[in-house]
Amino acid sequence: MTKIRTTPSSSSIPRTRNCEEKILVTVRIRPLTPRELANYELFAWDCTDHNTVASTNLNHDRHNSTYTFDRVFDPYCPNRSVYEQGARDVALSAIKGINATIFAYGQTSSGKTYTMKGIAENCIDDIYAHINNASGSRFVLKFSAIEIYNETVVDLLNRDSGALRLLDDPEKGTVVEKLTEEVIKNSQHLRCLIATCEDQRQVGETSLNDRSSRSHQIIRLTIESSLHDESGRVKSLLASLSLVDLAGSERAAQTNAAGARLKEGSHINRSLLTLTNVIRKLSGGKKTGHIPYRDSKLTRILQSSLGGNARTAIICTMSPALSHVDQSRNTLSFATSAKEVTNVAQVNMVVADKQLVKHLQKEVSRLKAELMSPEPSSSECLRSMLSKKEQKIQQMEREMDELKRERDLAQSQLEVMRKLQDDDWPSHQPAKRLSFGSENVSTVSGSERKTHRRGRQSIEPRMLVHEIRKIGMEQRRLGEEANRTLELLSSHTLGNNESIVRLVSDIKSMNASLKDDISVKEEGSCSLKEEIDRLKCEEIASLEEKLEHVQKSLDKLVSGEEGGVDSRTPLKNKRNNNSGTMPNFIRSPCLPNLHGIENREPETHNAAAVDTFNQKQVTPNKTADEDVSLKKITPKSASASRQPQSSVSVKKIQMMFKTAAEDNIQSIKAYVTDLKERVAKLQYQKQLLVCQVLELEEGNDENTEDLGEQSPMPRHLVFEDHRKQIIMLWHLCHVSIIHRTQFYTLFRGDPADDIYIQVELRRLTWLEQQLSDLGNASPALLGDEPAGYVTASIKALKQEREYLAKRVSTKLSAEEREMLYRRWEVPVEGGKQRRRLLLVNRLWTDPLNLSHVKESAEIVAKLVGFCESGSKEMFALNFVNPSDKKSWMGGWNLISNLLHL
Ligand SMILES: Nc1ncnc2c1ncn2[C@@H]1O[C@H](COP(=O)(O)OP(=O)(O)OP(=O)(O)O)[C@@H](O)[C@H]1O
Repeated sequence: MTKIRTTPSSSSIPRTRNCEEKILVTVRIRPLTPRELANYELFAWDCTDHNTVASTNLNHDRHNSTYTFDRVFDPYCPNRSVYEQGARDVALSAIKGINATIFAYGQTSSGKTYTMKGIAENCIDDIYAHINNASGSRFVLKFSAIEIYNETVVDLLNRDSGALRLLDDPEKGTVVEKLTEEVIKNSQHLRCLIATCEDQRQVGETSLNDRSSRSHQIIRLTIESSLHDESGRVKSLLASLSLVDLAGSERAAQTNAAGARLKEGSHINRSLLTLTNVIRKLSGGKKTGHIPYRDSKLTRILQSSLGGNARTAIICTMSPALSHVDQSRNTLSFATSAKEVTNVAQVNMVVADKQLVKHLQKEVSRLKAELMSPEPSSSECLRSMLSKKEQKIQQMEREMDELKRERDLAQSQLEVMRKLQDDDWPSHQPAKRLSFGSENVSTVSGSERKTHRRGRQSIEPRMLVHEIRKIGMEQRRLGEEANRTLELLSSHTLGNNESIVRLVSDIKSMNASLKDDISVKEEGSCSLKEEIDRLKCEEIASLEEKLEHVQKSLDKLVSGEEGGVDSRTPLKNKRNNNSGTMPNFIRSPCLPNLHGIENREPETHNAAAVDTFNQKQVTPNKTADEDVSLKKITPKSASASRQPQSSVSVKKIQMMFKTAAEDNIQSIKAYVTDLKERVAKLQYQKQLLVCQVLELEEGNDENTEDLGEQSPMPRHLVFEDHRKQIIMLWHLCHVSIIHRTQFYTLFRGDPADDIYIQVELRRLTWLEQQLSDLGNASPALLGDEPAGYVTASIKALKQEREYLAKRVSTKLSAEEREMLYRRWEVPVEGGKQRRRLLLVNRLWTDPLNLSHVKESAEIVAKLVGFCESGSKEMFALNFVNPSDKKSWMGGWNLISNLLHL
């Protein structure tokens, strides 16, 4: 078996580009045969030159009478010349690896066999001459021969094989199955084989030819040449030379054929007709259309020679006799068509399987060797690259871990933002966390606070100056009062009830003197900045410290450490015992003083203490004068009381003294508490003022900035926006839920509410910022203050919830309670008290849920008995004209009053 690879070949005959070339077509006119001469046949054709044949026009033929071909051989041209000029070049192509086909076409008795014998003879001579001259090359010639007789393929070397089948080989094209192929030993051997085939061929006698070939004969000479190329490799070429002697077309009338001859003639004519059709189609330049190769075995076998991979030479033979002029004209017509047929001949390179396998094995071995033993430098390079890759992978893994962490963090922040957006919360930035706190998670950002300051009302600086002055006066007055109280405490020896009574009396008179008009005098024009600076200079912290000192002195006095009241007095069992504790009142929810706490439990039993000293003395059943009349139980009066009632035991008298002393001491304590509360109020109001001053200042700055902004948001949207911020800030700052409820209920978006909203938002923002700053500061610098403050605020809030829980049973009906328990999913287990506390603990815990906020406010309002008709002034300064004598202090007391319900 061989593998055939084809490459372009070269040839001496005319070629078109891409190795295409036309079929070489020559015409040979034989001489008149003796029979024709006997019949006085005339020459109908004349060779005008080497390429042209022309009709002598003896019959006044109107047809074209001149034909041009590659070569025209006259009747006197010998076979050698015909071979040399019409076949040699093509025939010898086979030695160069190019398929070659030479066949003779013409009517019966036109000289085809005569011509092909001459071609074969000359080819053998030339081929062997070439072989003999080609030293260093090795040639293998094989011979096979068939005939197609009546459309049957017959092996001329083995006629016994019978009819042979034609097979289609993908590489070789159409092949004859089981065809005998004999290796040619030498030229003589070849001649013998040709002679044998000639003997085997079907020949019959016709009226035109005594030895008429009744079949198409194809002698195939396969030439395999092996030679060494420049690189020393063996190059093998394989080609075939086909010598085809066709049967001659004939007319039955002319040949007088009958019987077998007629049948033969019919097959011959049919196959020749197919050949003619193929040539005509190919001559039209159409190779892509249907070419009827398969219409005859002749054309199937010659397919590669007709427009395929072969060089082809056709020698058309013709009789010169005038009697065959029509047949000759047909031959010329065929020849004319044939010369237009183009073949694409290629050199067939042959690589033997063994050679190919050997070559591939060698290549595989070389590659294996390279793989098994790479160069040391390459190995080191690979290891280095591998190490770098591993390091890179590790680094990328670390980066991926870091990115994952960042992604998770961003995702959590995104979730918070989404929730904010879902609830229509106006935050556009990640929430800032407080570093401490239990209920809250996030707060609003500074930019939001700035953004939503729109719509605030401008505050008249003149009003602020007035309020600052009033605060300053109040602050100074409280300071004086505290000083005088301390003086009294230090000057009196509270060892007996009389001293206490005297102290109370002195305090009363002092208080009465200070109760004079505290209206602010207009002190002429003064700038807001100067007023603020002055207010800041008057440190309220020192006033608080002073009051704390009063409180401690009084506590010591009560406890008898300074020889005061009988130490055995069981004051600690009294319900109003506040010794050692902060005053029991709800301080401002925005106290900037971080020494204090945000909320205090509004216990009912503290109500009396929360009442101011003066208020405590004023009861519905007493006049103002009676108000200040203390229980003056002196020894004298006691003795007098004993005289009419001698039966009264000493024990009872002692009890009366003790009770009077306790009451008076409680009055003093209440007074001090009142002082402290007033200081707290002062602090609150002072802070409010500072906030509003800042608001005013920033407002002036932002007015310029706002010029470039878009039109402000609708007022109601601004209100909703601010209220959401306030709700969140309440949550973050652990503001009293009672305060939240009051504020939420009172301020519903009226235009007049804007100032309250602004003030509340401002002070809460400030407070939240303080908490945040403290939370971010180093604990070493702050000590326990931040944690202590937050803890106290949370604790106070917890106490407030406990207080409200107690009111659940009294302020709500059983049905309302059950409905709320179901609504707020309070479990049945745990008892009534626990359920109440659980309910309250769930109020005001979700600042982002506005329906939750609304319902929480409704429940708390019901628990504390708050209604919407409450005064709004308690939450901020009453900005009235200085001429307006209405005191803004009244609003403050409402907070306490509400808690006294
Ligand atoms: N060029 C020639 N010179 C001299 N004699 C020739 C020439 N050509 C042919 N002949 C003679 O003409 C006769 C017929 O030739 P040939 O048998 O070769 O014709 P053919 O075409 O093969 O006929 P068929 O088709 O019937 O086999 C033969 O006797 C042959 O010797």
